[in-house]
Amino acid sequence: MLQLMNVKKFYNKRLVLEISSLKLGSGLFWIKGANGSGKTTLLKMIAGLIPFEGDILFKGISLRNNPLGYRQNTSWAEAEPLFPPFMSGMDLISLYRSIRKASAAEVNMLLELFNVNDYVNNSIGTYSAGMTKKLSLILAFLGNPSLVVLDEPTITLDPDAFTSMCMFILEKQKNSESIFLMSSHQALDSTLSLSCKELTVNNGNVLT
Ligand SMILES: Nc1ncnc2c1ncn2[C@@H]1O[C@H](COP(=O)(O)OP(=O)(O)OP(=O)(O)O)[C@@H](O)[C@H]1O
Repeated sequence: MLQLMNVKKFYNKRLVLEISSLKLGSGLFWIKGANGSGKTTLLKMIAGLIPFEGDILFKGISLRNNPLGYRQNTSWAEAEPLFPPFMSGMDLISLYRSIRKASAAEVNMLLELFNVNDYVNNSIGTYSAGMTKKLSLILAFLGNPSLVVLDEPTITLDPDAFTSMCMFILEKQKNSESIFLMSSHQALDSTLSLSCKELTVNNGNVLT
């Protein structure tokens, strides 16, 4: 379970989010909301990337009291990912693989699934936006993290990559205790959207 308790987020003294209590069980969550409503801010707090008041717990582990333990379960993919252009995709995958203790078989499965074998050894500076996005999703999925936070995962993906992402998420979700949080302005694949619970960020709060 993911639990937000008395969470407040200010930017330069401006209160952007105030969530007194939110509890999410395992499953897929589709976060909606108008531009500027606070979706990215919410996801970055849950991913442990930005400071805030209050606390967030995942499987009982407090982000405030045990930030390392919390982040060991958590992965994050940026809406518009930026990686060092001089590294190759495989350099980053190898780095993440060693940190997350992922197997070679899992790496190969993800490379195949997202069809990146042709360019994964090239430097990231040569990648298109969609190629970079696919790399960011592979990195987010590597090592079976149980809290996966994806900001706008669908943008710049071609239809095949979009289907691969949906297949992966649906497969992982079966018999799993994991939580996938995704923000999107776009319609999701119908199978995926049927499996998603919708959350709306509005007026600084999250409506379930
Ligand atoms: N680093 C920052 N400094 C100051 N204000 C910020 C910062 N990041 C976001 N904001 C403000 O916080 C509010 C929420 O922004 P956020 O990016 O979370 O919205 P969003 O729902 O993800 O928007 P979009 O759909 O356009 O991506 C906006 O009013 C924005 O101007």
